Amino acid sequence: MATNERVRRAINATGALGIPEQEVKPVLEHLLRLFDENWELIESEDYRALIDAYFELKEDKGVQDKENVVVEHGGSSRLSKRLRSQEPEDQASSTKGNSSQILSPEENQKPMVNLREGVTFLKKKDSISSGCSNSCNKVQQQSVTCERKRPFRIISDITKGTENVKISLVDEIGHQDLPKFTYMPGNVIYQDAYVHISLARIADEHCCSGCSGDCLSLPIPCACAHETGGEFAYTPEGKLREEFLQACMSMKQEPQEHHFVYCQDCPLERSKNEHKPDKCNGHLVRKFIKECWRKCGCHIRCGNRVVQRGIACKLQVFLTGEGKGWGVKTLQDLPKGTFVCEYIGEILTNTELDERNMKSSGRERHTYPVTLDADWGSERILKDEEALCLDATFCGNVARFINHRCFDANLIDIPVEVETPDRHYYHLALFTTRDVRASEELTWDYGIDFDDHEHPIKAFQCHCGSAFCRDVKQKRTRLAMHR
Ligand SMILES: C[S@@+](CC[C@H](N)C(=O)[O-])C[C@H]1O[C@@H](n2cnc3c(N)ncnc32)[C@H](O)[C@@H]1O
Repeated sequence: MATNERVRRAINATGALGIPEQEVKPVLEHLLRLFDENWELIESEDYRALIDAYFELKEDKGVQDKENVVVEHGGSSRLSKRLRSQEPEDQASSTKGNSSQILSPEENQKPMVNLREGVTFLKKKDSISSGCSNSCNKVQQQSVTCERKRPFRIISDITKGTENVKISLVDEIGHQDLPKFTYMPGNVIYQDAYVHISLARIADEHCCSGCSGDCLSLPIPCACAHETGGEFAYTPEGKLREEFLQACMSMKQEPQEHHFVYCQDCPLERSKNEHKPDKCNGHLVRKFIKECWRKCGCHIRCGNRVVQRGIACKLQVFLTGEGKGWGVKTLQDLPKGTFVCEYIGEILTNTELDERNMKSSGRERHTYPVTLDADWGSERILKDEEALCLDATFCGNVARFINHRCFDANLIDIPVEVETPDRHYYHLALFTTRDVRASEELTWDYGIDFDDHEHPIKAFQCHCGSAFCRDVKQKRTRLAMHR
């Protein structure tokens, strides 16, 4: 393969982890010199040596910046000096500290990158080419700082190639076990859920079989825009239309009494107490997006097919270090109204979810169910197999890592019909509520009442940091009442 092509591939691979091209290039040049232009060493294990070297230097630079030490970039062997500063026992203990937390059997085999192992690997080569000194003091005299023992773990793609884009996971803090779950790009029925998807159910007025190409370019919107008041939910740029987004946001942030429906026999209450269920607390009736679907005549790239085409933006799972566990950040700027991802999980009936909850130890810190109740008001009584939820505890996608923020979250969840007009089951898509800058954490309002300990997402101590935090507000109110 030509060198230029190899450089481009290395930049693309590290770019998927959010590493800027201009920062990785000098590291790549340095490694090439160190490895006598042996590309195989650089390319092996998904560019592990390059990624490790980059983060080593970055971390090192952070420490040196703090200590006001000026170090040349590139040129002389700054990297190899630093590598020589590692004590053998340092490697051993760090490697041990990072050992074998699993995402899944496949993940454990390859994409896991362990910084310390990477250093060991580099050091072998370094010691052959330039001789090795283990003296920390000596290295300090050369203005190179001795390293803090800080693990740094990366999974280059938690989706295992199942999404259009790679989604990396990084842990710069190093005190959390890696998540154990199976990555799934689409919802899957667990067992009893009744999800009826059939072409026969899609009436002519529910699709646009006469269309071709892009429905958004039609002078008069087709039947698929009826659901959203005769106008498509999306703009030709693939973003949510401003008015539609605003309407969804105000319904969620400031719901009026008439936005709620009350079941005659609420499945949530029934599952809590079958014989004497409490009165329904109400469910917010939500606005739906209806995308073009299989019976429609348009192209897969039709502008009214956004959610069904899957994730298109660069995302990263990271350890928040703010008492929230893992979170998700964007690695690119996202304009307002951008589709980010769906909330994916196993489709469960509420009874199945209750059974799961009863079986669980109750000590799980994080919980992952979402009730699909956006249309529960349209029928008087829902059968058990029709009252559904998504549970991403064991199987899910990147959305299972998105944390909650009260009121002013930068994402909103919107129900989407993608393949059936039957609204017991729908897709839950997350869109940006404002322009979001690269590296911002993505959050959505789970809509939980922090005093409701029966809520499917177990109430937690909220660390969202919002000025409108409902948990903080409720605690203040309780405190005031006790005074
Ligand atoms: C859907 S998961 C989000 C991912 C989770 N942080 C993780 O590490 O897997 C929901 C759980 O994350 C935690 N969480 C989410 N938002 C939070 C917040 N604002 N403050 C504290 N914990 C939060 C809670 O434990 C909650 O049950």
